[in-house]
Amino acid sequence: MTMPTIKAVRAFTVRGGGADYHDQGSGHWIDDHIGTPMGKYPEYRQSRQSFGINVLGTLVVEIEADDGTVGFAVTTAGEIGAFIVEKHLARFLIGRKVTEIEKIWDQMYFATQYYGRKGVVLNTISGVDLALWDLLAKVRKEPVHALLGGPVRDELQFYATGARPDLAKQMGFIGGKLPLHHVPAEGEEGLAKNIELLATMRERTGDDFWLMYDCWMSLDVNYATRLAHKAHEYGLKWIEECLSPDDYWGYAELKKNVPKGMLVTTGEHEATRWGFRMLLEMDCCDIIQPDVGWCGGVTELIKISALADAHSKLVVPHGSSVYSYHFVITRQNSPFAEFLMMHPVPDQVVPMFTPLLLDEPVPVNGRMKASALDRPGFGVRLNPDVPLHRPYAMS
Ligand SMILES: C[C@H](O)[C@H](O)CC(=O)C(=O)O
Ligand SMILES: [Mg+2]
Repeated sequence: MTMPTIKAVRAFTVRGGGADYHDQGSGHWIDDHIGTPMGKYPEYRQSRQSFGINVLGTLVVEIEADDGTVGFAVTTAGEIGAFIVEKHLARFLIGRKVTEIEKIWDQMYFATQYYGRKGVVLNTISGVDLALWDLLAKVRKEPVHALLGGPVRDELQFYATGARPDLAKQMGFIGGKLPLHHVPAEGEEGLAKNIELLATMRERTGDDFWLMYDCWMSLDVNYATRLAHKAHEYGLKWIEECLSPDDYWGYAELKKNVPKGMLVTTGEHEATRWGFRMLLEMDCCDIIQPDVGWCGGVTELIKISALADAHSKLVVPHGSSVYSYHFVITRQNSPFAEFLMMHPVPDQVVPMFTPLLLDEPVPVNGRMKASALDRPGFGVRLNPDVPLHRPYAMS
């Protein structure tokens, strides 16, 4: 089979939801006094948008082959990402065969290493990589999961992240991950409120439902240890992303400090095999949570996942909708998946990247059949009603 070559690369930005899922309107649970590293400043405590959690917006990368096939992907990188794609990365794609994914990744990573390595540059590389997988799979008329070795199970099982684990239980999810609301700067009163909310949810959900706390980098080792011990009484399954992603030493200490049976999870703001190597070799956690739209894309997640498997660790990717689902369904060490509840309340299931994508599958009764992922590529389309902006069109 002669493979087509890449003839065009386009990068667009989008505001309001989409891959930048923190870019929501007012009154959304995801922006309601959630603990963050900026919570030490009272003026940035009530709303994450107040310190700029949504400044980036969504980046859409489109890659067109000379046979007319178009692959695309979305991630969180906005206008900065669009600049990097059009002014820098496009040169490593134009004229290349659609199969050259590994080489293109290597060139994108090492060409940006002097200003990249993590953060928005890796988000952007991830977006390009996912668009390449979408393109290759569409050229081959197969779903991405088939290119990754095929499903290892018939369906995905999900836990839900959101403000209402009690409602998530009624919707059929296996667990509910709450955002932690109060940070160490809010003292003993804040700690008590954090425990009270967990106790309320435990009472509403009963004992056989997983409850987790997402701490979004807002704690220190001492507070996280105290929270973990108090939360143990209410059966907290795991405590997530308590510390700065750079504090590998703190995570290693925390993992030793938590009560026996409680899991420590982290990694959604970590990137590349080298970053995850630190988490794994320093025994920082029980589950790693790479975001496939941020950690380097599918090409890098394959390596991160193999490394984790060799350390007997689970990989439960952060959010990222279809980009996660196509991966998780193919890996034994990814036994379940996250579903981020993007409904503002959240009392119903809506697609995670709503309103940006069409055909985005959602869990039904907390589950998704492998057959829901059987369309070519990642199986989604851009919603033509969502306006795209192309700030750095290549001349
Ligand atoms: C709820 C968390 O603060 C964050 O918005 C999402 C996240 O970290 C997760 O889904 O995990
Ligand atoms: Mg998280």
